[in-house]
Amino acid sequence: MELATVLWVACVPIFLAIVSTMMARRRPMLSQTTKLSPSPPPMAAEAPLLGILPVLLAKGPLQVIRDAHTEMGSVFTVRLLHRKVTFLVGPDVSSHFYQGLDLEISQDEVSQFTIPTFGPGVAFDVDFATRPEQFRFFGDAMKPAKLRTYAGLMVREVEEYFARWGQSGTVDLKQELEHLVTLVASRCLFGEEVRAKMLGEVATHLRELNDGMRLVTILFPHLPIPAHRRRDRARARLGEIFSGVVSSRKASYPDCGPDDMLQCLIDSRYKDGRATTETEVVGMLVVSALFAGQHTSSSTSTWTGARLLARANSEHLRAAVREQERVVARHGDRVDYEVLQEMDTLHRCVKEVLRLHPPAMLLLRHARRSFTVRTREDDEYEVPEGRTVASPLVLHNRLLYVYMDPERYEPDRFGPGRGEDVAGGAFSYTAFGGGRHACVGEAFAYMQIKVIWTALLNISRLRVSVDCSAVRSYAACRFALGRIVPHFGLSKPH
Ligand code: HEM
Repeated sequence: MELATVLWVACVPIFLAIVSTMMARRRPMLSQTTKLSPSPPPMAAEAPLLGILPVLLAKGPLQVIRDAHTEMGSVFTVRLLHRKVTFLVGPDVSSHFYQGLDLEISQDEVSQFTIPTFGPGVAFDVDFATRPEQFRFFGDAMKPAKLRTYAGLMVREVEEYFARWGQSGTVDLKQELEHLVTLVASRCLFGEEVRAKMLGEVATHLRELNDGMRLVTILFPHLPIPAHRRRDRARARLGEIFSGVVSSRKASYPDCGPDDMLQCLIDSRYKDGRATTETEVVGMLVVSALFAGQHTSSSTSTWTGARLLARANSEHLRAAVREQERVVARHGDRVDYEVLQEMDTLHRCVKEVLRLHPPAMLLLRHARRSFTVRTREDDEYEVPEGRTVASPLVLHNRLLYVYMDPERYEPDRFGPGRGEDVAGGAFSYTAFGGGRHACVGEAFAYMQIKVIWTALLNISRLRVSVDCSAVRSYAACRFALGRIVPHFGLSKPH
């Protein structure tokens, strides 16, 4: 997902396909050229795509990718059908990927397939000059003054939701949090109009949009398959719903509307003074709803539970609960923007989840000009013009030379006196991207997840028990997000 980081979900299959090609190689075919003229990145040998699938399923994709990296080093190229993809792993070789000018290394060529999902007039359907302005509108809608308002809306939504849980029972955490994240995002983004009347329908169509991102979508975004047809119908219907909302909002509040993201987007102005059009506002609502209300925040919320409630991490759960107790002692039941900012322990617990389970597992760019990278081992490679370039976050955030015991869930690694991500230098932690296209919704996402877990940790003080075997298999099965779920059992205090 560039914005294409929506790729995240979509990129799972493409990533698997790429990696399967990689793993079939035997030895890296390093170029014989001298260091004077940088050679192209080593190229993986070709292999039938399905050949590796059994190994992939047996070992798990992360291990397979890690093996490929161990074998080939931090810069390597693989072929996917007609396309060569160069992988850059680690901060040393990633600065151009994240910092380079759009004219030199761009998201456009690798993100066109998102246009049917996001719709016209937004993201990769607009030019280089317009897009950053539109992303600035998101940024403006995420400034602290706005976040203060959203915090109140989020807390209300979350409290109402958990009040419906009752005192005891078992819940499907993944399903519950998916639903809750959509409710929270909707309340902050769309306002009462959507929430009150058609939330169920909007949530269904957003899911259909998300599901319409397949491997085949990246190569053939308009192929007439059922998932694409559902996507197109969903996008058309969302367009109608949101257009209605935008026009009625404009009619009802000609001067000053409610304090939500919809109003921010309506009020936004381009540098030349032009107002946003209805089509653009609708497109931006779809983009923000997909970012804020779907996979990224809901998978992170669920992973936070899976990690914190695993027996091996009970000390971190205790630390997070103790922090809640301190916060309650200081502020009573008040949970707002300022109070949430004080929850450093919970923040680090979520940040560590994102390091280990980044929803955006792979970011892509297109090299419009060739560029050179130098590895930690002092090898230099020239990535040629025209090449697709990938930053696999799924590896990048687990490097042994940046993170101590990187496979361990260890939120304190970001704490005072350690700061491993800072010590590792720029682009050591990239769950939210970095540099020129860093995520503009990071603060919103943290707030959303912290509001949810603040409520759950406080319920948890009643007593939470978790089926750890379910959590373990969930944790082991990153790619089966849709199928394996941990279950909570909430029971009354003794
Ligand atoms: C846990 C939640 C989230 C994660 C892990 C996440 C991750 C990312 C990443 C990795 C990128 C960089 C993409 C690239 O370089 O190609 C990105 C960009 C972006 N994100 Fe997020 N994101 C999250 C939530 C949000 C939310 C809530 C919003 C807004 C409502 C948002 C809006 C954006 C936008 C507009 C960009 C594009 C920025 C640009 O290209 O200049 N994200 N996000």
